[in-house]
Amino acid sequence: MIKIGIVGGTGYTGVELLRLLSVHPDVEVKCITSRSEAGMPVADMYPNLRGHFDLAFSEPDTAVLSQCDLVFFATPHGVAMRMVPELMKAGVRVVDLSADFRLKDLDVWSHWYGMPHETPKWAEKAVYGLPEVVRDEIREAQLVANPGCYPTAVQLGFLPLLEHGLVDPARLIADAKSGASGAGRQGSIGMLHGEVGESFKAYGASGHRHLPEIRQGLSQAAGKAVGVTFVPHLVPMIRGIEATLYAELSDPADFERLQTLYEDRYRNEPFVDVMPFGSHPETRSVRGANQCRMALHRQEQSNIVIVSSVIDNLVKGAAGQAIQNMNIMFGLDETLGLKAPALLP
Ligand SMILES: NC(=O)C1=CN([C@@H]2O[C@H](COP(=O)(O)OP(=O)(O)OC[C@H]3O[C@@H](n4cnc5c(N)ncnc54)[C@H](OP(=O)(O)O)[C@@H]3O)[C@@H](O)[C@H]2O)C=CC1
Ligand SMILES: CC(=O)N[C@@H](CCC(=O)OP(=O)(O)O)C(=O)O
Repeated sequence: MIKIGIVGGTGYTGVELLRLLSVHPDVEVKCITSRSEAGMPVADMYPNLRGHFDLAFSEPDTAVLSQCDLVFFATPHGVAMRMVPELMKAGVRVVDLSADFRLKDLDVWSHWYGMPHETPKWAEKAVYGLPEVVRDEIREAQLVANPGCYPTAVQLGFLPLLEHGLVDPARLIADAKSGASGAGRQGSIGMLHGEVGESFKAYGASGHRHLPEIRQGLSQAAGKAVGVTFVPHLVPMIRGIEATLYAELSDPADFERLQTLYEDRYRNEPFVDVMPFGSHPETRSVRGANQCRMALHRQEQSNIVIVSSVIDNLVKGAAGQAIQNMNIMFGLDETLGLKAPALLP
């Protein structure tokens, strides 16, 4: 059994890790931290976990976490960065769901996260864990930076086009919408039901911290710097991201082979589903599932390829992908604990 620690067990991604790990056959969760709820039995706070976890939340303590084989950080930015060095020294493997180790350019990181990076050595060594791109590196990694939610939906949707050099990489557009759980469980007025319900707005249009992460991943795929316009939106739902992606095909004749190209690219990927050409994937078709579902479109008399890509921000966009990474790191079947389909209706 793999001994697991979770730092930040009371947050939305933390409790999603617990839900998914509760049916994973090869893990034993040893330690779940929360500073505000230390001492409270996990199942008292989250009754859906009654009968699954006989543990109470505890204060984060690196000495205790060092006894685990793998620690997930489901904490705000800046927390993992400070605790990881001690865990690395103890030989513990880490999957960090926050953005602490996602960006390689630490000036860019500091600009977006508003603090200096305290562990540049580990930022350099960390593997950016998008399994569909770097599976082999993840297998060997001690520290995996789990990708952000929007960046997962956007990168998976654009990758085949960029890897094959079929589109103008300077003019990519990602128009993305997220449910409110993307903002976490920390209260804020803007996230009240009365504010989010019956409304729909763009935010971060002049710049969002996921933009440099998307740029980094897509530039790697394209082999050159890409230009991407990314605008997130908040929609009145709880879970889910839909990203509508636009790119201009250099040769319109390539439309003929796009569907096959996408199907071939993701044929062996257990968690990416390319739907028939012209389909409209819905966020509810991935709700609770570790799945990215996408479809391609062409509008009449246009060279623009449109990709619609959906994920559950808390699963393929966070906890599910983190467990997928853990499975890869420990040489397990990548789909262990992650096979359940989405919840409908
Ligand atoms: N929500 C989403 O859809 C996604 C979130 N992420 C990222 O995952 C991380 C967690 O997100 P989410 O679950 O939404 O966040 P929440 O705000 O819901 O939860 C944060 C958790 O971290 C703990 N925590 C807060 N500050 C500290 C600290 N200084 N030291 C130790 N523990 C701390 C909190 O418990 P306590 O304060 O009691 O210790 C709580 O359990 C974030 O970095 C987020 O950006 C990534 C992808 C998607
Ligand atoms: C709706 C909403 O507020 N979404 C969040 C998504 C960011 C997130 O979840 O954080 P990561 O960078 O760790 O992926 C936001 O826009 O900030």
